[in-house]
Amino acid sequence: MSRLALRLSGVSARLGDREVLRDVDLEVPVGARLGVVGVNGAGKSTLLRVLAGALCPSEGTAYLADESGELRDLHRTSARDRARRLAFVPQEELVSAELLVGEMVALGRVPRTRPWSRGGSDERAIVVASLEAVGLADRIDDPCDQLSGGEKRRAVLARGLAQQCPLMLLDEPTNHLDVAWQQRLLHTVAREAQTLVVTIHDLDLALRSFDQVAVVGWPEGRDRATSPATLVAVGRPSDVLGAARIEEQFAVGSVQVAHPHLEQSHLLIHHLPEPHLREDTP
Ligand SMILES: Nc1ncnc2c1ncn2[C@@H]1O[C@H](COP(=O)(O)OP(=O)(O)OP(=O)(O)O)[C@@H](O)[C@H]1O
Repeated sequence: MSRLALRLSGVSARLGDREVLRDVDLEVPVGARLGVVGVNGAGKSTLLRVLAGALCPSEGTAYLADESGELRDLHRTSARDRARRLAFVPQEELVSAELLVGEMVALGRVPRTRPWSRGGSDERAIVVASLEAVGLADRIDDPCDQLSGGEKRRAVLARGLAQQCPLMLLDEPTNHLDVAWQQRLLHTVAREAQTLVVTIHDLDLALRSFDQVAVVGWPEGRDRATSPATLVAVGRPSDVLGAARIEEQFAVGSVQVAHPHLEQSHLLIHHLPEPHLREDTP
């Protein structure tokens, strides 16, 4: 059996007085590139926050592999140890206008450095390399508030890269990015992280960019307004993102087609009329 980087066992999660996720089991092997998809509000960010140790499960246990590969209760691991094992980049983050871009990215080094080693030439080289990976090395001395929305997103991701963790958890990293940077960024993090978990809305990118996809949603027939979501599928992207499941979870039509020149499949999405307006509805 392959070694695991993360495991969720019977996990439920609450936000305020609401149970958002129930009974989630998930195994993330070392080396996996896992994309997490689901409709707005399904609970993808909540799932990622549990995996990052930012939210305690209300039931069940989240496990994180330590350096020897042994799985340990994630929420009993110290914040510093967690930050050396995993880099978590949340969905939206206010970047302090007071900081220069290089200073903000250097915050990713805090779990790895002692106060007196900060600012050394090795540390600066890591910050520069992280900014180069996201195409922002020339902005290192600019104030953060002079970055555009997409550039801020890339700078925050550079901070995650600077953490140099074997595991990266990224919540919608492609938000605000142009089409070229969406592809480049996913390529970069897949290269840099040993194990990667990414939430993403673009199902076509999910099909092409990961070796596993997990769908957060509701089993067929479950009332979405009143019941917590769960993991409805995990597996190979082409299997998980079949037309029937996409229609069930996202209420759109879809078809996987082969690219005419490249050895890859793409997902074409189309609108479906509301069920009661369809001609085949009895
Ligand atoms: N503080 C809170 N108290 C109660 N419910 C909350 C709270 N914060 C978020 N929620 C609800 O929890 C559910 C899951 O939210 P979450 O952000 O995990 O979804 P998501 O799948 O990441 O959504 P999106 O695709 O829109 O980013 C949503 O229905 C949201 O309205």
